[in-house]
Amino acid sequence: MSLLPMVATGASVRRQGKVLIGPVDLRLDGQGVTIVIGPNGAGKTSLLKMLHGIVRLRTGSVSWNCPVEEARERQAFVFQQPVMMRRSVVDNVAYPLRLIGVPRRAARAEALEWVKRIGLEAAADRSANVLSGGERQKLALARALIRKPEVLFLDEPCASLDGRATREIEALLQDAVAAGTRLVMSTHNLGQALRLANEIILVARGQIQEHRSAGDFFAGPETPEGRAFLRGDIVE
Ligand SMILES: Nc1ncnc2c1ncn2[C@@H]1O[C@H](COP(=O)(O)OP(=O)(O)OP(=O)(O)O)[C@@H](O)[C@H]1O
Repeated sequence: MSLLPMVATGASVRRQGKVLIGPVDLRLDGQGVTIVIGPNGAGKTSLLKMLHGIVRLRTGSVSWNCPVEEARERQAFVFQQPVMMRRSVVDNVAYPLRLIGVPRRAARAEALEWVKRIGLEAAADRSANVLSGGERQKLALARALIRKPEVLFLDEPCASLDGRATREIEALLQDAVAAGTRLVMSTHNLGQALRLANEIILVARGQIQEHRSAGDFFAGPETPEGRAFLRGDIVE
């Protein structure tokens, strides 16, 4: 049974008396890439974490087409600043498989395939802590994809990466989409949104302001924030 649709109903997250995001009513279905845009502090990260189920809801619900514990197993999250474990590159990538009981040798063999795919073969047995920012992001992505998640959340995976690293990450993401993974990803990068998005969610002031197909959004955003983003202006 498919993990989707995901339905959020009146879902909100609050911290220290402040609503970080919500109330959100949102349905996520189908295939492809949902890009979440919006200014700093708008609530993009909070939205992704809320949908993934790693922050406590103040109100409402987020439900999947299966029990919530199972839903958690079938999705993954790549953080803006991924944490590297004090292990080798290949062991970092193998870790999610070890967690579900895949024997060491088999997990390592599969992880090595991913390490090759992300171009880190020469660094496979080096400590993951010495990797560059772009290499860390690729490792984090491989570590998320190795269990073939049906839905993958990514929080600005290309922030502060150069063009080449961004292109490599986007190629991995496009392969994942072709293999059937549904992506929900935040970005500040207009070009990236144009290249990847099937639909756009615009967040501002802790609320979803627009949720439309990429075609409709890029043809004419309905909000001042959407228009500013499209002009390449600074959005506040
Ligand atoms: N644990 C917390 N306690 C209190 N406030 C928080 C907490 N986490 C986030 N916030 C605040 O909630 C707001 C939304 O934060 P969030 O990280 O979701 O925004 P964002 O759109 O992802 O921003 P950015 O583009 O800068 O990453 C911000 O004002 C942030 O300071």
